[in-house]
Amino acid sequence: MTMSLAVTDTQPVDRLPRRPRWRRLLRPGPGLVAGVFLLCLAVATTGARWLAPADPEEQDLGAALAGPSGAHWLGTDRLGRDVLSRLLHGGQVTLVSVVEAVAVFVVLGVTLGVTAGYLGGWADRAISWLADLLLALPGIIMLLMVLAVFPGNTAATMVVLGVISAPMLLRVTRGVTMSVKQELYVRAARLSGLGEVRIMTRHVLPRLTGPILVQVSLFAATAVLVQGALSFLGLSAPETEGPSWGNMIAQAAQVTSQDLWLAIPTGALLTLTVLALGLFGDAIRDATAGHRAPAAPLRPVRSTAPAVPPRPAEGPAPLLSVDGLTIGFPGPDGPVTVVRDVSFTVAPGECVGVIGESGSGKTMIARSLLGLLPAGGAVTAGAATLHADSGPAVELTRLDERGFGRVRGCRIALVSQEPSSSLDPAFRVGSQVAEVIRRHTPMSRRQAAREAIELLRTVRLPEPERVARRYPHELSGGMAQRVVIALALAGKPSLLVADEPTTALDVTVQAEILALLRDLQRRLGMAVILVTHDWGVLADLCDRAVVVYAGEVVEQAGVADLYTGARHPYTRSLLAADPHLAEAGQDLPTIAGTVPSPRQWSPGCRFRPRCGVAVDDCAIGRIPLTVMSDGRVARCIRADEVVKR
Ligand SMILES: Nc1ncnc2c1ncn2[C@@H]1O[C@H](COP(=O)(O)OP(=O)(O)OP(=O)(O)O)[C@@H](O)[C@H]1O
Repeated sequence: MTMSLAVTDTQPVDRLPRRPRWRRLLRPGPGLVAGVFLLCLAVATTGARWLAPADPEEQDLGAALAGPSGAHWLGTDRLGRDVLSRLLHGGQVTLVSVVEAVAVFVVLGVTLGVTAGYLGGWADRAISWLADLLLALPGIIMLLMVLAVFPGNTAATMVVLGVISAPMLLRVTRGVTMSVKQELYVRAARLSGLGEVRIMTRHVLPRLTGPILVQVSLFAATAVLVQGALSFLGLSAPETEGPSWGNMIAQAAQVTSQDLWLAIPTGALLTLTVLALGLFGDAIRDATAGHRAPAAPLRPVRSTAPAVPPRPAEGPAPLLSVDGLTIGFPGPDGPVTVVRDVSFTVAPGECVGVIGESGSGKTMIARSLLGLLPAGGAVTAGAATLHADSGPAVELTRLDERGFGRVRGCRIALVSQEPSSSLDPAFRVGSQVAEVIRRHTPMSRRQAAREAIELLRTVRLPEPERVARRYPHELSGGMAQRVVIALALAGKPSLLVADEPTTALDVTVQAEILALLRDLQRRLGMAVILVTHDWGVLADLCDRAVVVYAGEVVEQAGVADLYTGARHPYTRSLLAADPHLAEAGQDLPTIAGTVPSPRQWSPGCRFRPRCGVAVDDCAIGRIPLTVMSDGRVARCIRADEVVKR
């Protein structure tokens, strides 16, 4: 059993390639052949001056239209010029044209696509409108108009070709940027405090390399054909300016009745070049395939909360005080409140668990503290104040994105339940940790790399030097979660929000991660808010628990007190359904029914439809959170009776 679990943990957390696997291009196959062909072609045409066996303009009328021979490997044209030499020199025209067109295509397509995808809003709308406009222009007519203004000017036609084709690349880069922007690791980078420019250059642009290269190779094939066609028609690169593949085909077409061979070398080379570009594009696409669907969008929102002064807390001065926190989402029939009037405190170094069934509002409470509510979600009332510890008191629900940038990572950090998605697949672990360390503490790269290894050692990763050199897909789930914890610790936060940090891990690894969190919390004196639905995890780590049901706090107490005498029927039912406490051989008790969705919340006690001790009075009015004689807090009118049952 132990062995099989251990094996599970050594499996890569992310089997899907998330960045181009360039080594795949070296695998024997059409892609490799095409790549080698294109490379040879580029070298041969660039070095035509030295490689061509003869002067491309040297005429030998006595040997006109001669077929292949030892002296002329590919024969001669109607003026007795060496076809191979003309092909090599003519290739330069094609190469330069393709480079010009591709340069314009890439500069416009990438700049505008990334800007539109990353900034969104009006920038996206304006750029998309421009792209639609360019796509609506008839390409061939545009090129003919340019040639009418600049007769025979190949460079001008290639620039215009790049401009009118750029929307294709623009749309691809925009789409990929939008997806990458929503990836958890980009949000995690933002949480670690990295700036937008850094996130763009470090995390977004590398992911675009593959899609850009695919588009470039396909567009280059188009540019080869367009340049050849215009030259064939005599509209650009005329024969008087020297050989080009297009004008060579045109000459061959004039003598097909006398010599069919002349069209074959140039035609074949053009065809092979276009084919090779297509195959190479396919190979790059295969090497970059396997990107996962983007995660659901989570956009930080600006709080609309009024500045409600936090209630004075008992005991030591709190590090965090949440007071009357209310969270809502827009709905078709008006705003929907999903969390209502939640209040609790967290003392420095304390671990507070937030527990409840799925859908009770735990994640919304936790994420609102970091400004990470899903799109549309907003704190509609209440406050969450992070008190002076390593900085001035901050009202979290009133911060904008810039304000959160100053708090996230260094004062409050997040460990989420999906470790693999929180790491950028394109960079080695050590470099990701070092980057976040440098963001919070200015130091040299070398020193940050050393600190990163120390941090990896702190989270008990074996052989941290080797782990630092690995990519995220080479890590097991447990190792990835340790790296994510190291990232969260890099800014030395005083409060760590851990949202179901062990849910995605198997049982043995869960225990190790919990032990690590417990150890770090005690050693570093860090406060922790642990979101969980597992009593075992809660008991393992937390001092106190906040029990949440249908968006409301129903009970708050020390963990031991809850185990020995929970006051709210929901807490008791939840404890009774805990598999850790079940007797062997007995059926596990369950709580009948499900957590009602916010639209189904009934007046009075929200747990009433599922409660075994509910009375008529439970349906009347809102049930207040009452402080009982022993100081315990519960939202139940029968709390004192419940505990005696
Ligand atoms: N994007 C959203 N738009 C509208 N309502 C949402 C959105 N996300 C969550 N909710 C609602 O907020 C409520 C609380 O959800 P939340 O995810 O906080 O629950 P949870 O207790 O953390 O559950 P889980 O353990 O499954 O994560 C639920 O009723 C849910 O339907």
